[in-house]
Amino acid sequence: MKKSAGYQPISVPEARLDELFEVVQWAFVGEWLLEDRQDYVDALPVERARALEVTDPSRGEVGEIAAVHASFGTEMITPGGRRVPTAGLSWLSVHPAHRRRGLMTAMMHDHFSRCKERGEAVSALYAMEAAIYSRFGYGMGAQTVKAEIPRGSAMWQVEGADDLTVRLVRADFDEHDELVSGLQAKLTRPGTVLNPVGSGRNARFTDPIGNRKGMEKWRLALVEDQGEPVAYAFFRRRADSSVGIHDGVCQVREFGALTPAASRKLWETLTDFDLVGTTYTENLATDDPLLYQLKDARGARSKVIDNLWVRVLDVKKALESREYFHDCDVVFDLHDKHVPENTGLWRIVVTDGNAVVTRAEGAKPDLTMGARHLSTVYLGGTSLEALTAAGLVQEHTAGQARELAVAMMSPVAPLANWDF
Ligand SMILES: CC(=O)SCCNC(=O)CCNC(=O)[C@H](O)C(C)(C)COP(=O)(O)OP(=O)(O)OC[C@H]1O[C@@H](n2cnc3c(N)ncnc32)[C@H](O)[C@@H]1OP(=O)(O)O
Repeated sequence: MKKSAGYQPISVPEARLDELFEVVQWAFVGEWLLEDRQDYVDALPVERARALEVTDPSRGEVGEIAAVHASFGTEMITPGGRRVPTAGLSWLSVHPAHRRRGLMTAMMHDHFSRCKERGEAVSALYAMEAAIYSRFGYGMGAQTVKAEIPRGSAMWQVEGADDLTVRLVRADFDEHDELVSGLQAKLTRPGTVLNPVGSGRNARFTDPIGNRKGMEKWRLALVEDQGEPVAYAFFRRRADSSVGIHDGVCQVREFGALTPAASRKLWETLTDFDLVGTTYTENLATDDPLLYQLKDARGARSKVIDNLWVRVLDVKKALESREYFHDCDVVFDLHDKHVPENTGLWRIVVTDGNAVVTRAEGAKPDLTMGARHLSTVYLGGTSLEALTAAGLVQEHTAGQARELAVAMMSPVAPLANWDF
């Protein structure tokens, strides 16, 4: 008998959203406030909410929802500023009474096959626990710097920054969605997961009281160049004091800047609020301009953790939807347990930045790798040669791991600036 027998996949109708929310609260260990319900509805891509329902009484009450997930239908920026149709997987929850019965595995397969039907070549997610997703072919596609920046940290001058102006406003979906989405859509950093269309679109504006922990409601810093928006950041502050010294904090969530001067102006503002001693953020790329604009980067106490987990679902479409930075001709043997149609020999020929990817049955492979390794290097933040040096990718033709590594490495570090 299949491990996950006794459950059936369903789409969750709006009338059953509270059952979905109940499972999420059980799984994520939290009790939501009643007045926050609308925020959670607004943050959910309702038409893509899926669940597993009990069908066998030995598993639980027949008809009850045991596990849920949802995904945002969107596009992700790839190296070279191109785009690939992507599903942003989220809300993945298994009720603790039903865990370790293969329900997540069943939902992953449900997610993958529906993505393929919709033409989404890549799935991406933020992991609550980093050890879970490699087994399903996800690789750590981007890393982020978490930093705590002391108030008034000195920064290098950047030409034009002093000519820019800043507006500080309360974040409001109706008023600012178009402006923020428009700015985000102009970002070219690989890994940027664009704001989705449809329900869930206002997820970045939701602000449950239960999550505030004494912080303000979300505010927006908007940097403008003669009235034209050139940078944005969601932020909120909390006043605090110890031994009579004011040491409040400022949290910066999603942000984006179109120019070096806009970045300089944005961070100068965010790190100099009265009564705020520290500004912290989790969404800095490992090469974010701020890290070079600060005169003392070490002073921004930081650590690097995983940001976006990426899963290539359609090898040809995904690989042909990005730019490359070196010509090469490489055959690789791919193993993919969870999307078996990807398994086999592939040839990638890169000319002038563009790849042509074809099946190569019968050819002699230069490299052998798993789906998670291809997914790890997809956004260009990790070198294929590093995975070869680690013994994870096997090289059969000397030098071919380097050829493909140089072609795939992105000159700009990947990052998803929006935590979905
Ligand atoms: C993208 C997002 O939404 S991130 C949020 C993910 N959700 C959470 O963290 C909420 C709390 N946790 C849960 O809801 C569940 O425990 C889940 C979703 C993590 C796992 O669900 P389950 O139905 O128990 O997983 P399932 O039985 O399919 O296990 C699949 C495999 O993953 C492993 N696994 C499951 N959970 C974990 C974990 N927390 N850490 C490491 N391995 C894990 C299992 O051991 C199993 O391994 P195997 O294939 O080698 O046998």
